[in-house]
This record gives sequence, structure tokens and C-alpha cells, in this order.
Amino acid sequence: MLRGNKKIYIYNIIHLLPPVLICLALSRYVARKRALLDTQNLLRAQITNFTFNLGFSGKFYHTGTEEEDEGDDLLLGSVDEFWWFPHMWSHMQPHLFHNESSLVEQMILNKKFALEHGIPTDMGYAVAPHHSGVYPVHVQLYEAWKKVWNIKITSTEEYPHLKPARYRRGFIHKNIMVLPRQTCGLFTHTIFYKEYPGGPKELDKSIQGGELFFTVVLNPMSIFMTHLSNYGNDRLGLYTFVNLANFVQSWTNLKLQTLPPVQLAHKYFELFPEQKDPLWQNPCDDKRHRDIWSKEKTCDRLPKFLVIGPQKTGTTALYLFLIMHPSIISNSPSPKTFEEVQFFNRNNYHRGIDWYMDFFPVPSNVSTDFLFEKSANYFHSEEAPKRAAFLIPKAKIITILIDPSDRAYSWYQHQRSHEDLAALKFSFYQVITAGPRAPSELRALQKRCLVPGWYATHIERWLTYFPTSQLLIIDGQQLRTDPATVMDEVQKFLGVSPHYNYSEALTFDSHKGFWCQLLEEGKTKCLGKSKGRKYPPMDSECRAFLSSYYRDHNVELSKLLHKLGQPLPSWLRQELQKVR
Ligand SMILES: Nc1ncnc2c1ncn2[C@@H]1O[C@H](COP(=O)(O)OS(=O)(=O)O)[C@@H](OP(=O)(O)O)[C@H]1O
Repeated sequence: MLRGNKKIYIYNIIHLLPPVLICLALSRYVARKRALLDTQNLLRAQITNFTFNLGFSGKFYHTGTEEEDEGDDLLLGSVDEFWWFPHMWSHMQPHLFHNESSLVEQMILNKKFALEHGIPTDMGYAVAPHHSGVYPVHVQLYEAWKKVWNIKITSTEEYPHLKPARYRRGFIHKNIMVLPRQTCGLFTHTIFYKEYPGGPKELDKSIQGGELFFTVVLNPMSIFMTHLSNYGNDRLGLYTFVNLANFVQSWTNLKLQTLPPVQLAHKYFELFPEQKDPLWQNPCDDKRHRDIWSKEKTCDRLPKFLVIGPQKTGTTALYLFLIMHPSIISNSPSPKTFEEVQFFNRNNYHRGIDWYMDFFPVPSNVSTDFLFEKSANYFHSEEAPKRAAFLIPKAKIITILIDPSDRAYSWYQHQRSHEDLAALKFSFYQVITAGPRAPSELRALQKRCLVPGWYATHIERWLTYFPTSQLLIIDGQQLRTDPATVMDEVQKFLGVSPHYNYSEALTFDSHKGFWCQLLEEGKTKCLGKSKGRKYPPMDSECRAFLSSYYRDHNVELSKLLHKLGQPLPSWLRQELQKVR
């Protein structure tokens, strides 16, 4: 309840225990040992175990005035009173270093400094100047941190963005836990009370029921970082945090406590397990992010469209036809998954965006070149739509649909030819009809076979993250029998130029039994043996079973297509007639 005089009464919050970790960066400023210890003691009366966490950049040791150098020594004379974390040796921004080895070298210098001065090196926490390299991720920093310091925790104000502050979250990358850091309003220039931006009243307001107060109240953990200059001069650090703790104590029933960084991070992700997985965004969509992202990296190596599958609907044929177009460029092949990158659906996503972008060339003309990738498992993936929407929100999405029964059968044949043991062991009928008591390998195979055919469910999921104008649904039957018309539709949908004449570039290869690329002298380039396989037709019992299995899904699909103003493919019309 908010009262006129900015007094706030908080009810119902009884057992919140927000630990507070306050960090400072030690550089060449006078180390106000006394001021720090005094503040620490005062805060300990309000916050259980309160301990300052001091950052050090060893290069600046003893490079100040006589008084400053004396301050450094005083502080180092009390190493045991505080916790410590490595900043960067020379306060450099890690994203400016492209080589992991040069980052490692710099970190080793800082570590040597710590060892020489008895500074503990095992806290597992580190902070990068200006958040550089933490988010957007500079993977070289993460690797160097692990190698030199065995870093397990860091923090940043930049994930997913600086503002709005209340949306800041944590994530885990390469086993390093990144905690959200809050903003305390004290910066290098806020040294004197009277000169506080907007006047000292602003600082008092923030402490007494304003922004700073709410930051502590609304975040179960608050990590603040400010500069040692705020503990010298007018001692704004002392003033701010002691008054803040007092105010929280007086007006709420919150109990504040501090934990060492590793414990704090474990607690954080116990409280917010859903935050463990990061959501990568385009670093160039936020100016602050672009500024702390390596200049050697470009945001142009991201796809403009995705072919999402599902598997066995003709996605490879579409891929082949697309790359015939002079302005359409695919990813380079992956050693493990061939033409498919499979980034958004599985664990490759955790390798980060540098890994993903390395699959794409730098386009020679950003506005006319169309980078794309097709990964047929994206279609039914729970994670892919959200992840794709965060990184490439403007991307267009192409899906192909054939009769889900045919798709399931083709998929089963594909598994058999890849010598999947369960597929070799069980007949198609056994796979599709397996009940809840069937062996687990059979149930697992059944799920993989049938679930991608729940078309409406999967398309709806994509449409929660992408507008309908960005989605193209291709009739796979038409792609098979009349690819040139489909490719005209695709070109129009993408807005790609120049117009490419697929009627001339494709030809039906009677030997293959499919449409193929026409090469010089009448030769053709067709897809390999694994596409357009020869296998016996599906028997009527299986077809009847699948027709009934997919009935409701197909009805839902017809409603969805109707809503989207799209025509129903002929197989769907036939299936719907069976329903009547
Ligand atoms: N032009 C052309 N050439 C070859 N094959 C074609 C073509 N157009 C469509 N199809 C059908 O594509 C089916 C394979 O689908 P996918 O490429 O999506 O399969 S995969 O998911 O990438 O494994 C493949 O399925 P199967 O017939 O079961 O092999 C084909 O029916």
C-alpha cells in the first residue's frame, strides 16, 4: 500500500530472504579501507553475513598518487576481511580480444598479481568491465575464464536488456552461471552528494521507497556493483546502502542476507530453474549490445528464412530447388547432420550464436541475398519457435505438408534404411498401433513417427511466435508434381529477386520418377537414393488406422487453414470426407 508520504507498508511477504551481494571494482582509486570496513560492519547489523566482494585489476596497483598507493596497501593488508573477484588485468573489455589465448595471457597476469598479494583466487566469481563479453556472449571470454580462474559465476545488467530493469534474468552458458545484476545508481561520476544527478533528493527518494527500494523488494536477490570512488569522497556508497538496508528493515518484514557467489548462484537457479536456458537475441538489435560485441563479428550472417519441415515432406527437394536461385544461399554443411544445422531444436543451441553464424557466409549484398537453412525437425520442436523468434524475429518460415499418414510411413521406411534397430524389429502396423504397455523402444519410435503429423498443434505453436504473414504452408503433393508453380509462390512470398524461371530449370526425370534440376546437355541432377525411395505401398489396414488416428488433428488443421485463408490440399479434403 502506498501512502502519501512515500511510506510503504508491505504485507504478506514473510519468508522472502533476498541475499545481497555488493561488489566493487578496485582500480586506481584510493582504497578507503576504513570506510569499507565501517560500512561492512554497519551493514552486517542489518544483513546477515554481509561482506563486500572486491574486484581487482592488478595492472593499476601502485600507479596512483602516494595517497592512492597507500590506500591500495591498506586494502591488501586486510584481504581476509573481504571477498574478492578478478576484474580484468588492465580493465580491458574482453570483446576487444578476438583470440582466446590473448585473453588467457591477460588473465594470468591478474592471477599472478592475486597470488603475490595473498588475494584468494578460488571464489569462482568474475566480472567483466562494462559487461563486455558476458551478454552478448563472447565465447572466448567464457573459455578463458574457465581455463585461468575456473569461473563458475558472473553477473550482468544486460540480459536480456538493460531496460526494463525488472525483466532482467539469469542464464547458464558453458557451465558459467550468469546472474542478473541490478543498478544502484552510483557510478564513477556520482561522487558528491550535492552533485548527484537531479540533486541529492533524487538519491534519497530512490532509497526511501523509490527505485532502489523497489529493486531490493522485488528481486529476491540483488547484486549491486559500484566503484570504490563512492566509498571515498562523500562516501555515497556507505550512505546509500546503509540507509537502504535501514529503510527496508523499517518498512518491510523482509530479512536480508548475503551468500558467497557460488551459493548465491545455486540458490538463484533453484528458485528460477526456467531461467537456466538462455534465449539468444540478435546483438545488433540493441545498441548497447552491439557496442560490447566484437567488431570482428557481423549480424549479417543470420538466415532470412527457415524451412522447418516436417521430415519426409519433400524438404530436401525444396532445399535443392532453393539453392538454384542466384540470390538464395544456404548454410554450409554440418559434419554430423549434413545439410541441416539443427540449431534451434536441440543442444546445438547451447553452443551459442557464433557457432550458428559460422555456418553462413557473409552475404555480398545484405539486402538482396537471402540466407536460409532447413532443419526438418524444427517443425515439431517445443523450443524451436520461441528460440527462432528471439534471434530472427523477422525471418520467414516455410513448412510443407503432405498426408500425415504417408509422412509417417515414409519416415518409418527412412528409419529402416538407416538400420534403426526398433524399426527393423517391428512392423509398421506394430509401430503405429503400439499401446501404453508396449516396450519402451517401440513407444519411443511410435512417438517420433506419429507426433510430427499433429500438424495443427505444431503450426499453432509457430504462430504464437511469428505473425501469419511470415508463414508459408506448401502443399507437398504439389511440390512433387508441379514444383515450378510452387517455387514461383515461394519467390513471391520471400520477395526475392531476380525472378528465377523454374519451369526452364527443372525437368521431370522419368528414371528417378521425380522432378530434378536440368543441367547442360539435357543431364539432370536429382536427389540421392534416400529421397524418393522404393518401398511397398502402405497396406489398407495401416491406412485406415492412421486415418482415424489423425482425424481430429486433420479437422483442426482444416479449421486453421480456413482461418488463415489458405486453400485445403487435396489429401486433406479427402480425409475430411471420411469424417462425414
Ligand atoms: N523432386 C523430388 N525428389 C525426391 N524426392 C522428392 C521430390 N519431391 C518430393 N520428394 C519427396 O521427398 C521425400 C523426402 O522428404 P524430405 O527430403 O523432407 O526427407 S528428410 O526429412 O530430409 O529425410 C521423399 O520421400 P520418400 O518417397 O518416402 O523417399 C519424396 O517422396
